[in-house]
Amino acid sequence: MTKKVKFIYNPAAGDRSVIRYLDNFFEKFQSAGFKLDVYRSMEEGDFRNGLDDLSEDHKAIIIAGGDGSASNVINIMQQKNIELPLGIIPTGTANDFASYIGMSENIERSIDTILKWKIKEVDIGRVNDRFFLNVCAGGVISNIAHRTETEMKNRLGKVAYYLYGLKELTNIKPMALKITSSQREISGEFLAFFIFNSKDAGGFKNIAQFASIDDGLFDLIAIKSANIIKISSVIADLLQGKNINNDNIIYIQDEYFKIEKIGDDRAIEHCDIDGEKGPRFPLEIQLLPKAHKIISG
Ligand SMILES: Nc1ncnc2c1ncn2[C@@H]1O[C@H](COP(=O)(O)OP(=O)(O)OP(=O)(O)O)[C@@H](O)[C@H]1O
Repeated sequence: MTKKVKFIYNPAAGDRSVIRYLDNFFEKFQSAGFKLDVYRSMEEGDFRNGLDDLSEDHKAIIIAGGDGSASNVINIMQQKNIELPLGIIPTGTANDFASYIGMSENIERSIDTILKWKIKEVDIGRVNDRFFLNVCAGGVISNIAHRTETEMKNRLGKVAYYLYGLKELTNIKPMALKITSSQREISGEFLAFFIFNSKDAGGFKNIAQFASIDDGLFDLIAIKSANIIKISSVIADLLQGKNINNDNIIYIQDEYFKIEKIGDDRAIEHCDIDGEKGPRFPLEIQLLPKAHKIISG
C-alpha cells in the first residue's frame, strides 16, 4: 500500500517562507518512503477542500502554516471525524501551539521531527460549534491578534503584536462578564480572559504556568478591570511567564466554562480562537480529553 501524507500549506502565513522550502518537503518525505499529496490553500478559509479526498492510504495530515492554519485544520478534522495524526510545520508568525509541542521554527528540523513520527494524544477545546487547539480569548488585549493586519504581521512579525498592544492599552474598555466554571461563578468587569489549552499565546511563553496539553483541564486567566498603571505591570509580568499572585488576576483550572456578557456591550461581540476571529458570545467552552493525535517533538 502506498504511504501517503496529505500536505496542506498556507502560502500567506508568516513571512511566506514556506514557498522556498517546498522542494525540501518533497525531497525529505519521498526519501522517507512517503508520497506527498499536496494541497495549496488558495484563499482565506480554504482548508476544507484539501481534506475532501482522503483515502485509506493517507497516514497523516501535515499543515504548514501558523496557529490559525493549524486551528482551522483541526476544526475541520474534528467535524469530519478524521482520526489521522496532524503534523504542524510552523511557518506562521507566532506559532504558539507548534513550538509548545516541540516543533522547531527551523523548517528543515521540523520536517525531520515529523519524520520521527512521535504520536501524542492531546486535549482540544470546543467553543460553541468551533474546535480549537491552543487558546480561546476575549477582551481588548486578546483583540490584538486578530485586529493586527495580516500584512503588518507578516512585515513586522511579533513586533506588530506588541505595538498594537500598546496602542490598545491606552483606549482600553473593560467588559462586564459572568464566568461560570463547573465549580465557581464570578461576575465583574474584565479587561480580558484567556482559556488556555497549552501555556503560550501571542508569541509569549509560559503565560498559563500550570497548563498542560494532556491534563484534561483548561487554565483560565482573567484580568480584572483596575487602575491602568497598576495593571500594566501585572500584565507585563504575566506575559513574561512570571509567577502571578495578584488580586486582579483570576486563575482557574476546569474542563468547562461558560462566559456570558452582562448587559448589552457591543464593543466585543466575538471571542478569539487561536489568534483568529471565533464564535459570538455567549460562549460554552468544553474540553475534549485526548481527542486528537498530533505528531510532536
Ligand atoms: N492563500 C491564502 N491567502 C491568504 N490567506 C490565507 C490563504 N490560505 C489561508 N489563509 C488564511 O490565513 C490565516 C491563517 O494564517 P496563520 O494563522 O496560519 O498565519 P499567521 O497569522 O502568520 O501565524 P500565527 O497565527 O501563528 O501568528 C487563516 O485565516 C486562513 O484562512
